Amino acid sequence: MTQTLTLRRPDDWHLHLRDGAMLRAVLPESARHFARAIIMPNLVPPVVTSHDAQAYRDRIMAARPEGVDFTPLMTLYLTEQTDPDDVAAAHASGLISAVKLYPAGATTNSASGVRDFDKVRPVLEKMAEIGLPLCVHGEVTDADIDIFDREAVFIDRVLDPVRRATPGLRVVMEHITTRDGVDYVKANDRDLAATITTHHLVINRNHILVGGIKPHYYCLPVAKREEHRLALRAAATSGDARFFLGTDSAPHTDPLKESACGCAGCFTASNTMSILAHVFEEERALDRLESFTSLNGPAFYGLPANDAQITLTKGDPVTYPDKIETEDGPVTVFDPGFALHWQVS
Ligand SMILES: NC(=O)N[C@@H](CC(=O)O)C(=O)O
Ligand SMILES: [Zn+2]
Ligand SMILES: [Zn+2]
Repeated sequence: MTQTLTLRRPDDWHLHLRDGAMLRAVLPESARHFARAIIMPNLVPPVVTSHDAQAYRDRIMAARPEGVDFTPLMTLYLTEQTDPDDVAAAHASGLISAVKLYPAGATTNSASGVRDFDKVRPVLEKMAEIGLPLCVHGEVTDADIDIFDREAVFIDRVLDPVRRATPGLRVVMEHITTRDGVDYVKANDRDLAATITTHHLVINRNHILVGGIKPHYYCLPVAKREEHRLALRAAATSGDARFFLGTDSAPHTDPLKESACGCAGCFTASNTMSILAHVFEEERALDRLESFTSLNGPAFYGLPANDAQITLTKGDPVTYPDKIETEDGPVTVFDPGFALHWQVS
């Protein structure tokens, strides 16, 4: 008997769609399965003002293939110059769903991010007042902090002090990669949640480095030790409403990845649902996949879950392209390293 699994249509609470030719190429990969996505604002130049967000939203809508039902949920890139009133107006009009905090220098296109947290205090206070979530790339950038410790140190030195200083601020810790991140979320019962990526449920740091360097497994925050991957799997499959899917699908062309100084990011939009079904089945948690992909995220963001459904069917190995072609060059699809048997029908 074929095994099937029907879920409410999933959403992606952390997605990079980029712009131009790349946007046109990758958007269909997400829209095929996902109804909505929180769109990251780290373009060059970044999406800083409500005016920028409106224009970017228009470009995304124009890039949607005919007949595709996909809603981009826009974000603003927090800078030390961000105007609290512009943020409040963008929220009030329904244009934005969150503001994104990049510590300056932490990741791809984060140079305009925050260095001095005192400078963004008025924006954060306004956001707490109006209930607008802050999505956080949680890594310190200090040269003396080991890259594998940067998430844990960020929680202690930045995130916890900022949250204490701004009561009521709603925070999503994006793409957590450590047990420390899981534990910090679990220790707080209000105003805090975390997204978990597909790839961090699959790879640990050995996958990047053992047997030769694998540039397509390099992303930020970098994958950690196996114990951390297991903590992420336990959190994602627990059903705990504070954890939900944010793929962080982040396309870079192959020449930019397979380079002496390769870009950070894994492109998982195409096969995420098949991989997640595999992971949840391994964890004997298929009955909790819907919470992770389709229920917990909307609940945190105060949105209804999608009415539409998708069905996954288990069968022969699923085939999917190794790469998608774009006018900018090929983009390699994340290879989980095992055969996938769950297919979205
Ligand atoms: N995750 C990544 O490795 N890269 C992201 C940026 C980010 O989400 O930090 C990108 O924009 O390429
Ligand atoms: Zn990030
Ligand atoms: Zn990202």
